[in-house]
Amino acid sequence: MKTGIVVFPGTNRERDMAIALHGVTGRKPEMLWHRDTALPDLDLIVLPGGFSYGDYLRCGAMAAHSPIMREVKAFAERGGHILGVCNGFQILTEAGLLPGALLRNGGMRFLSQDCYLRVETSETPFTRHWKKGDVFRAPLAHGDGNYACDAETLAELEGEGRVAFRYASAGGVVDASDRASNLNGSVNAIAGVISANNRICGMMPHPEDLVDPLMGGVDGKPLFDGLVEALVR
Ligand SMILES: NC(=O)CC[C@H](N)C(=O)O
Repeated sequence: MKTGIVVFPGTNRERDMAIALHGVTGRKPEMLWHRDTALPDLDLIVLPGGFSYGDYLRCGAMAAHSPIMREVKAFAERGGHILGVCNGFQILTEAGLLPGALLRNGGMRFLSQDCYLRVETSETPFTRHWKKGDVFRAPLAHGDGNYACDAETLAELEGEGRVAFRYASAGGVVDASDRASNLNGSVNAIAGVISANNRICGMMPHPEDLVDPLMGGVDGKPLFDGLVEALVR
């Protein structure tokens, strides 16, 4: 499986992502620079976390208009698979590749802590190694992770099973009004969503940071194992 990771000025999680992808695929990901105007042959593009362009204007707003994103959009139009984590999720919404927006966290503070996610569907290449209802731990580190969208979009996402992950308690209880579990105040406690064609996933927490016992756990590994199973040619 050939993977590529997009690096913008201010991206800071590309190495964590590269370690995770190298570990599951056995081959080094290609690092793609924001100014690149062509893509190599790839099965998966990852937009990693960080502070692209210093979060100027809005998180992800400038990155969404960088040269590489024209290629990423063309890749998406060809049916390519894309994963956006944290700033990557913000960039995907700013680029119009996923619906909704990531607003300032409900409590107005930058959050850096573990959270628990409940898997809402196993019918995607990103979640197929989990069962619906599984709960896993993931680190989270962001200032703007409060997922929001209009009522029509929300009904569509919920109705089409396109909510991938929700913030939950360690025991798996989802309560959007409970700030102890829905840390950033996201609508319906949404932590990750999937595109209509099931090939683009954006999520705020970082599964790439729990893929080896040496990291303190392997809770995030099923996401990468599922992608390998789905995408290996
Ligand atoms: N870890 C990240 O990708 C952070 C994303 C963004 N800079 C924010 O603070 O919301």
